[in-house]
This record gives sequence, C-alpha cells and structure tokens, in this order.
Amino acid sequence: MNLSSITSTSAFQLPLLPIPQSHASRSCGLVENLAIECQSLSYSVTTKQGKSKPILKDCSLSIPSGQLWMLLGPNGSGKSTLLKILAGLLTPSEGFFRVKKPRGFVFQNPDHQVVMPTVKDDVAFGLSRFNLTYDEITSRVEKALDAVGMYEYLQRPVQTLSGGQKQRVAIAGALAEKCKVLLLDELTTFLDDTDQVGVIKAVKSTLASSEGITALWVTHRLEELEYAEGAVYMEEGQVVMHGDPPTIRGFIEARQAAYIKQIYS
Ligand SMILES: Nc1ncnc2c1ncn2[C@@H]1O[C@H](COP(=O)(O)OP(=O)(O)OP(=O)(O)O)[C@@H](O)[C@H]1O
Repeated sequence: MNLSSITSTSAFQLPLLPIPQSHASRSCGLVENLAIECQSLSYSVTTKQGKSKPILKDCSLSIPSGQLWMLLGPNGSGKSTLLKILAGLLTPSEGFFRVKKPRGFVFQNPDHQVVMPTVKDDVAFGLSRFNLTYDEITSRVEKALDAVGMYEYLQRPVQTLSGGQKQRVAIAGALAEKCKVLLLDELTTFLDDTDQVGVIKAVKSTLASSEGITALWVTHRLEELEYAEGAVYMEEGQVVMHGDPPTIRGFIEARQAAYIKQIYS
C-alpha cells in the first residue's frame, strides 16, 4: 500500500562532486532531467521549552531521473526527515525542493504499510481513489507485482510473507499508482541477507525495465552502494557530499577509520 556542496566538517574538507553533464542539462535556468532537486532546504522543530531545534540545515542536492541513489549517514543525521519532506509528509522551514510526481514513500517496517488481507488487495488499495475499471485495476496490480518479482504471490495472505516480500508488495503499491519517484526508507534494516538482496534487485530491475522511475534509498549498509548510480552522504542535518558511489564509499570508510582511531588513541 502506498501511503553540495560540501559543508565544512571538523575533520574533512572535500570538494563538491558535480553532477555529470550527461545527467543534467540546463535550459532557461531550470535543470532538466532531474527527478529530485533540493536547494538550501532547512527544517526545524520547536521543543517543549519553546526553542527552535534545527534538524536539517541548508541541504542541497540533485538526483537525475531513472536512477537508483542511496542516502547514507550516521544515526540522527536527518536522512528520514529529508525523505519525509521529499514525500510531502513534512513541510520544510526554508528552502526549495521539487520531486517528480506521483511519488511513493515506503516505510522501514512493512507492517506499517502492508495491511490488507491479501497481496492483490494491498497493491490495489491505493487505486481505489482513481476512477479505474476493474480490468484496469487488475492489470496495474499484476504488472506492478510482476515488476518486483511477486506475481505468483497475488492471492497470498500478507501475513504469510517474509519481511522482504512485504517490502516488495509495498513497492508494488507505489508502482501500481504509476509513481515516478520511489522514496525508500531503510527497507533492508530488518531483513536477512537473502531478503535484502531480493528487495534491492527488485528495485534495480524495476528501474531498468521502466521509463524514468527514480528511487532514493536510505540505508546504513555500505555494501548496498554497489547497486547505486549515485549517493548522498549526510551528517548532523547537512548534506556533506553527493556524487558517485565509489567516492562516497571511500569518504565514509575514511571517516569510520578516523573515528575508530580516535577511540583507540
Ligand atoms: N519531531 C521531532 N522532534 C524532535 N527531534 C526530532 C524530530 N524529528 C526528528 N528529530 C531529531 O532529528 C534528528 C534526525 O532524525 P532522523 O530520523 O531524520 O535521522 P536519521 O538519519 O534518519 O536517523 P536513523 O538513521 O537513526 O534512522 C534526530 O536527532 C532526531 O531525534
């Protein structure tokens, strides 16, 4: 169901990774072929004491259409908050953002999203608000489940599915609604290795077989970067860098090594 610049950090100063020209072209001042764009996005909450607490600070990033990008960063760095803003679930305090629509948000815990009795009912649920015939709904549900490798589970009760299968059903819900952007919040956190790879491959093959669907995937798992075309790394509410996965991976590994050295020195 479907419900960079580098900013200064204490230890590292790296240059902005520009978006390759093949990914984005400028015309009349607007960036074309981008699925997601944020400029100077900030988000604050008001504490019980009445003080403003910044959660996101001056975040800028651009993600081209048709690609899988990863969003990484330590706990509490603001990844989920940024994703919720992009999904329209939170309103930024300042800045500008644009996301191609329709967009779909898939939660970390599939039990919060996959709630109808059977797989086909769950994928069809969001379609009830469109004026579609029964045949159109059936066709969309079948195509969406096929895209995530779950077609044979059409009639299955959802409580018999594994966590990874439920995640794929949740993604199918967004695909059935013809979402152009999939916002995927730590889908593999609770999954074993087999389910993890199954979900990520389902997203990859969906993007490969469709026209211009883009996915932004929040993760803590560095090894998942091998599936991505691009990545964004956040710390303390800021986008520290964004660009190609090997460079981001090298940066994070250097950061982790420095942290471990600091602990043991
Ligand atoms: N409504 C809120 N009120 C107060 N603090 C909040 C609120 N929402 C988020 N925060 C804080 O903002 C910070 C960023 O939270 P967020 O969930 O976006 O981080 P994250 O990078 O997704 O973390 P994790 O990897 O642990 O899921 C955290 O310190 C969190 O406690």
